[in-house]
Amino acid sequence: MKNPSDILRTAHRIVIKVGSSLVTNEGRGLDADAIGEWCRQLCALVQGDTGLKREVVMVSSGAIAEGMKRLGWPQRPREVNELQAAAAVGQMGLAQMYETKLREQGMASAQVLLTHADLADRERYLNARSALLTLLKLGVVPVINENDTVVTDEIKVGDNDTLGALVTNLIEADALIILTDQQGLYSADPRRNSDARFIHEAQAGDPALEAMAGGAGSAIGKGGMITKIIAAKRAAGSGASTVIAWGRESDVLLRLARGEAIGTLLVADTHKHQARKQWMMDHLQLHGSVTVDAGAAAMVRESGKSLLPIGMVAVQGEFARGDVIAVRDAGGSEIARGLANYASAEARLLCRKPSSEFERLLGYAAEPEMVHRDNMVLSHH
Ligand SMILES: Nc1ncnc2c1ncn2[C@@H]1O[C@H](COP(=O)(O)OP(=O)(O)O)[C@@H](O)[C@H]1O
Ligand SMILES: N[C@@H](CCC(=O)OP(=O)(O)O)C(=O)O
Repeated sequence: MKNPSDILRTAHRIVIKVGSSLVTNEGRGLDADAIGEWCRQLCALVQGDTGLKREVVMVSSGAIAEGMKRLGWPQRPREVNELQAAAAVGQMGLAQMYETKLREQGMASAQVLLTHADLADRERYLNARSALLTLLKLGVVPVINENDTVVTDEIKVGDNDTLGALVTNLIEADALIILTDQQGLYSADPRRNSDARFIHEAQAGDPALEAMAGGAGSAIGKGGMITKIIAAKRAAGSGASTVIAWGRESDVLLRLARGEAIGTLLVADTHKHQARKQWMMDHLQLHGSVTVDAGAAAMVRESGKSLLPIGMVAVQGEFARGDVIAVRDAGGSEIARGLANYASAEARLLCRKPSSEFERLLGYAAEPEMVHRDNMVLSHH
């Protein structure tokens, strides 16, 4: 395991996420100075001023908050179409500001707006990945946000802490830096508990952290600390450690990259999922699932076996061959997820059946497994 101070010092590829309240000065309007500061530091990181040349991706919130300001709306709208409109208006300003500030540093930037659907479909996921990696190779800084204008609540990633983690996994970054309006994680929300203790370092995914984290601190922010903690756990799946730090700390990015211990470091353990398995873990919504009996659950969970239809007792939802589905035990808990070899309608026919009957039931001879082991990843709780 790496020495904690080496994690950021040696990180080649870094995703930096900045929250709405920082970007828009608590909703007062785009903070040109703050954005300029991050862009200056980011340029130094790319140029190698901190010891090695880094590849940097920005994930920036603020479209809705800035859109509200530009439209003269004092309250965050509740209607989806109004949120979509605000995001469309605000995103123009956001992109323009990053473009201007990065150009002042002599750097090219690119706007990339992603949706959950882009990341859930394997082909679109790989497309997004190759586009981002190409931009990095060209020395361009991608500035990413969720494409809030074309999504509704049901099909959203929803917050940019999560999006930052998904992007970290997508491009297999070494570290995720989440800049926010607090110094880092405290043992309780410091806005509500004046005696909250600062957490300097912890293991990403430690369940104790989730109990410490509360919701958003202001009406501007979306996720609060809990989404940051879960983001760190997600990013750890691809081996990336996360730092949560105060965005207005002077030279925050440069100091972190030099190995200074500022903010809260959430260390990823050494175990790294294979990229395709991480993609499955990162599906926020699934089309369906299969419920299995205790024998099949044990085979999948403990014996490292594929899931065979004979162990399936029920099929939920509608899915196609190749979709990512969950495997659930009799109590409904997800024990694994993986790629379905059969669409839901066929899977329903195959429940409790041995493979010798598949040809008769389906009209063709097909795979003996419902989910092959190579296409499966165990879910951890
Ligand atoms: N344990 C905690 N430690 C630090 N901040 C916390 C904690 N629990 C809740 N918070 C709140 O989370 C807020 C940051 O999240 P959020 O408002 O969503 O900001 P951002 O826009 O940067 O994502 C802080 O201002 C703080 O009030
Ligand atoms: N995509 C949204 C950001 C939502 C969000 O997660 O905000 P935050 O919690 O401030 O990072 C926007 O640009 O307004």
